[in-house]
Amino acid sequence: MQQYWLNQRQGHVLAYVGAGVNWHTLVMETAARGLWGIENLALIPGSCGAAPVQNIGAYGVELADTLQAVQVMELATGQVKWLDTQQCAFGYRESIFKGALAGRVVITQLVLRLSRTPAPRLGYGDLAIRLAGSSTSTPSPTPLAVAETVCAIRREKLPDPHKLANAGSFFKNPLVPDAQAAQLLQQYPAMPHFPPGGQTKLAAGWLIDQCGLKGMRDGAFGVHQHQALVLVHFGGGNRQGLMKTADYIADQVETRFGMRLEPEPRLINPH
Ligand SMILES: NC(=O)C1=CN([C@@H]2O[C@H](COP(=O)(O)OP(=O)(O)OC[C@H]3O[C@@H](n4cnc5c(N)ncnc54)[C@H](OP(=O)(O)O)[C@@H]3O)[C@@H](O)[C@H]2O)C=CC1
Ligand SMILES: C=C(O[C@H]1[C@H](O)[C@@H](CO)O[C@H](OP(=O)(O)OP(=O)(O)OC[C@H]2O[C@@H](n3ccc(=O)[nH]c3=O)[C@H](O)[C@@H]2O)[C@@H]1NC(C)=O)C(=O)O
Repeated sequence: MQQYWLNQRQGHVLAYVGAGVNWHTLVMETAARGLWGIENLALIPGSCGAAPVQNIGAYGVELADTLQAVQVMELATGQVKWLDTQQCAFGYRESIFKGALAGRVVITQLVLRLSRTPAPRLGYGDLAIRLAGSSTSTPSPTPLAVAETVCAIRREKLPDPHKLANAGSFFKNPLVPDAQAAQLLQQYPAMPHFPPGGQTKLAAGWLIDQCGLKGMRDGAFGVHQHQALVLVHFGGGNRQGLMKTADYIADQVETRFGMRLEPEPRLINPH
């Protein structure tokens, strides 16, 4: 399951990807072939089989945007099935694999719909700033240039899990009612927020940062010095220690901003 192959169709390319393929390798190799679709998702750790579990996302793009189907094997019966994206029930860092199918299936293959037609998605904060300068000299960057820019941004902000243990963002960005966001914006006009539509997404990293917690250390655990949404593990300690640090952060944010941050990773026996 560590292989993938490409099937050229008119106007698009289907990638059949074994679950054991490394996600970042797939991104860089397809981008290098000039294929658009997953370039914004460069440098996300883990395997392709893990990618649908939480519908990986970054820089304005989610896996669900290009995913066409997921092949699974039912653990109880050994039966192999295909699920389309609707059946996967994707949401923000959510899917059926975290819900009704958790522990019941193994993902064996993905089908991604990629394209040779330029389709850069450069609107997200950091990416827009980096690539804005190049837009006059290079009207449309290549998918490889986008992927490399994403890698550069991530390397600056996010700790390398091989050097400093972490699970990426520890909390999800909270969704709050538009009215609550509007009230907070009166008090904090510079607060990052993402389009209303009943619910407004706020930036948990900003909220934690505002509480003065960026770079804090609590024994074996801490808040990353360049990205407050990432908890880091310096070694030693235990599960209770991690949850004590996480609860302290969530308490501080709740006291100041009136909302509870929810963890993004799946927690096994958290307390
Ligand atoms: N922006 C983002 O969205 C980011 C996302 N991440 C995610 O964090 C994770 C990093 O963890 P890491 O341990 O290195 O990654 P792995 O690829 O080893 O797997 C992570 C988890 O996904 C589940 N999983 C993996 N493969 C399959 C499969 N074939 N079928 C069903 N479930 C599977 C497993 O859950 P179990 O065995 O417990 O059932 C596994 O523990 C990745 O899943 C990555 O996608 C990380 C950083 C950023
Ligand atoms: C790393 C992950 O995904 C990341 C993904 O890489 C990035 C880029 O798209 O956007 C999310 O982080 P994020 O919301 O913190 O993204 P950033 O663009 O870094 O920050 C958002 C806003 O908060 C501000 N911010 C962030 C961190 C911080 O310490 N201080 C701060 O002020 C930033 O300046 C920006 O205005 C994802 N996290 C979640 C939970 O949605 C992950 O899920 O593990």
